[in-house]
Formats: sequence, structure tokens, C-alpha cells
Amino acid sequence: MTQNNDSSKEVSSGVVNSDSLAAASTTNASTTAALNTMKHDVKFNRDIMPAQTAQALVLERVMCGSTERVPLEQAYGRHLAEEAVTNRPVPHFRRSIMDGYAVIAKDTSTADASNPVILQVIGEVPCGAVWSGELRQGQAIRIMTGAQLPEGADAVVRLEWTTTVERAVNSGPQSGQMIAVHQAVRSGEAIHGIGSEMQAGEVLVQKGQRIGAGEMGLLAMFGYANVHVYRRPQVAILSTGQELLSIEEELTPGKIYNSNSYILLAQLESAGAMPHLLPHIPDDITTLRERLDEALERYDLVITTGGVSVGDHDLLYDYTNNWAGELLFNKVKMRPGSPTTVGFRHGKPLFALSGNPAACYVGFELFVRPTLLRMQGVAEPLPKPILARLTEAYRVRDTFDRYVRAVLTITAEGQAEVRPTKADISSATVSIRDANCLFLSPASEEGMEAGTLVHVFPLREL
Ligand SMILES: Nc1nc2c(c(=O)[nH]1)N[C@H]1C(S)=C(S)[C@@H](COP(=O)(O)OP(=O)(O)OC[C@H]3O[C@@H](n4cnc5c(N)ncnc54)[C@H](O)[C@@H]3O)O[C@H]1N2
Ligand code: MOO
Ligand SMILES: [Mg+2]
Repeated sequence: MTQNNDSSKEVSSGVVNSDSLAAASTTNASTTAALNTMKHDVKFNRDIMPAQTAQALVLERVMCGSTERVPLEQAYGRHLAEEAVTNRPVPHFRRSIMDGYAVIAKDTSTADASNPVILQVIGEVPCGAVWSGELRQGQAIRIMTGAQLPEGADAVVRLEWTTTVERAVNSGPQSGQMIAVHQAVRSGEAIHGIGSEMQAGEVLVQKGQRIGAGEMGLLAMFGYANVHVYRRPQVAILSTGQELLSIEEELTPGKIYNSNSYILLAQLESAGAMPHLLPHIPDDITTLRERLDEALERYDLVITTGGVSVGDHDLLYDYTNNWAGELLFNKVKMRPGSPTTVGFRHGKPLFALSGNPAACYVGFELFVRPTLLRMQGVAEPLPKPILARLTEAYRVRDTFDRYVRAVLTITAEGQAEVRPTKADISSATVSIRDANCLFLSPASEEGMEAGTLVHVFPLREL
């Protein structure tokens, strides 16, 4: 059966082989009809699966990938492969949060604008320095934001609440100055106590957490010069279709540029993977087998685009029908991308996405991104929906659930609102540019009224 399928497709580069047509015309007509019916039955009658079931089926097979150590400056966007824990409190010394004078709060208790308290300045502590002595009653030490509070001091009076007093005393240049404090301060004023931000033993960054600006800062604060992260999954992109041209080529009649590969490249980058853009291939089963087998050997994950439907030149069905792999599904009860096909070969996932650009994009978000996140240690890689109101009726009837490319906005009153992008069809790349979310339109006879609350998935590529 598979052999028949293959030989019936030996039509390469868009030129129909007249020999094979002649051979077909000599075949018994009823036999040909029977063969065609069988072929159609197999290719068309695919088991259909709800999108959520399909997502779960993929994820239950995906495990965390391997890890490596990288310098912290290369760790942005990576996922930490170990839990980073504080080994000391933050701050680890009592820190001034104002430029001013370290004082004993009790000394200032009677101070106000008309009745200032005079204190003797015995020195200064800039940031990074430590005062060796102890502050005593009647004394102040000039201190800057971020500096360690001297022993004995329990408050900082900001500079604005003080004036210097021109009265020299004969005990050295620094210690001679006096200040007038015009406002009483309480113990703890303008000080960050030890551990006021974090306690020793607190988790800084969880295992699997993506390293963003805050995580970079925390890891640096604790001297993680190198960090243990998940390796970036190496992902091959293989677009199929004899209509495709490389973007450097001149556009010729009937052809289009291979744009899907570039959409996927961006999505892969944003998901932390390393994209490998393979040259696109024509709809030829031998070439497809060769390239795909090779890619599945070499890379951690492979994405193809095009050729997943039931057309004469759609060959992914034939490939997965006759391979050393396990097919999970090749029909999902969703749009766009109902013929999305996923399988595993020797533990490597193959995501055969639709050729229609927007269906390819949505297929990535629903199936590939969660897989890549799981490979990078994310325990719950599926996005949680938020609720938003439709600003307009969505009148598309469908027996399939639809993941609609849409624009989510927050009104001035704080309401989450969503509207579909103008071009809603699965061939429209412009809708990918315009969308910042997908909303779920469940299978329905009537569509949905304006004002309906829908589940919205903000696009994580953004
Ligand atoms: N008789 C039926 N026809 C179709 C069905 C169906 O159920 N019965 N399903 C439709 C649906 S839904 C989808 S989605 C598409 C899936 O198409 P394929 O995955 O087989 O993709 P192709 O046929 O190769 O191409 C579709 C479309 O996309 C363009 N394309 C392909 N590759 C690229 C690329 N790399 N860059 C830009 N554009 C690309 C291609 O030229 C076609 O226009 O099938 C429906 N048909
Ligand atoms: O499932 Mo398709 O992407 O609607 O044309
Ligand atoms: Mg097709």
C-alpha cells in the first residue's frame, strides 16, 4: 500500500511524467479506481484528536535535555539547570539608603526646625569602607548611600535635614566639624537592616527558570561567575515545497519565497533554541526521506513545514507511514493547522507543521514551544490562559476549535479586551505581524457575540 503511494507520487519538480500517465491508462480501470479509493481512505481517514490531548501526548514523551556551564555574561535567556540559593542575607551589612549622617537616634529626639540638636562629626564612611571605631553619644559620622553603618549608629539623618556649624574645635581636621540636626529621626531611619531584602537560604532562581535581567542581577550578587544551564536545543528547520525559492533568488512565475523558515527561526530564538536553517527541498519522497532521516540523526528536534495535508504532493503522511518512528497524530481538531503531524524517531521529536504560514506559526506555539521549554527544564510549559472580552462578534462557525490570531489590549479602565486580526485566514502572514495573542474560539454553530469572555494566550514570542 505504501509502495503504491510512493510510486504514484514520483512526479518531480512540477513536471508530470508522461510515461507514468501512459502506464496508468493501460491499467484495468476498475483496479485503478479501487487503488485510488484505498489510497484516499488511508490518507484522508486520519484519527482526529483535540488540541489539548495532542499537547499532553507530546509533552508526556519529552524530558529535560542535557546541561552545560556557561559564563554568566552568556546566560541571559537560558534556563538554569540547578536551584540557586542565597548563602547569606541581603544586605549582609546594615546599609545607609541616604547620603547624610549616621547618628544615634536618641540624640536627635528633641530636634526640630527651631531647636536643632548639635552633633560633632568625627569622620566619614564612603561606600565600600568600614568605620573601625564606635559612634558615641553626641557624635555623627558623614555617610553615603550604600555605605556600611558604623557600630553604635542606629539611624541616618539625610543631608537635607542638617546644616553645618562653623565652629572649629582643636581635635583634627575631620573631627572638628559640627552639624545642626533639624529633624528628629527614629531608630532604623534610612537604614536597610541585615536580611531586609532576602534571608540566607532563600531561593534566588529556581531550576528551569529562564534567566532574565532580575535573575542575572541576583546571580551576579552572589558571585555566580559561571552557571549551570540547559543546553540550547539544536533544531533543524526543513521547509518543503517545489514552489519555494530561497530569498536570494529571483522571483519567477508560480513560485514564492520560503518565508516559513524565517518565521520559525524567530520563534526558535525566542524559545531559547538554536535554529539550523536547512536548504528547503522539493516535494520528492526520496529527498524528503534522506534529509529528514539525516536531520533526525543530527539535531535534537526537527521541524518541517508544508506537505502535511492530503494533496498529491503532500508527502509527510507517506514519510511517517513508512519510517522507523512512532506517529503520535496527524490530524488535530483545531484550526489553523488541522493536519499538524507529530512523531518521535529514536527519541527525537519531528514536528511536521502546515505549509500555510499562520498555521505553521500557531502549530509552533501550541506544540513546539512547550516541548522546547520542557527540554530546558520548565516543569509547566503550557501557557495559562487569561480571560478577555471580545470587542466584536466572532461569527466563524466551525466544528473545530480555532486558535485565533488576535490583539489583546487593556483599556484605561483596566478591562482586558481582545479582537481578531483583520486577516484571519491561515495563509495570511500579516496576521502574525499584527497579533499579540491567540484566543480560543471553541467549536460552535453560531460563533460568539461581542462581549463574550474568551480564553486568551498572550504570545510568548513577544
Ligand atoms: N482537500 C483538502 N485540502 C486541504 C485540506 C484538507 O483537509 N483537504 N487542509 C487544508 C489545510 S487546513 C491546510 S493547513 C493546508 C496544509 O497544507 P500543507 O501542510 O500540505 O502545505 P502545502 O500544501 O505544502 O502548502 C500550503 C500553502 O502554504 C504555502 N507554503 C508552503 N511552504 C511555505 C513556506 N516555506 N513559506 C511560505 N509559504 C509556504 C504553499 O505555497 C501553499 O500556499 O492544506 C489545506 N488543504
Ligand atoms: O488547518 Mo488550515 O491552517 O486552516 O488552512
Ligand atoms: Mg498541501
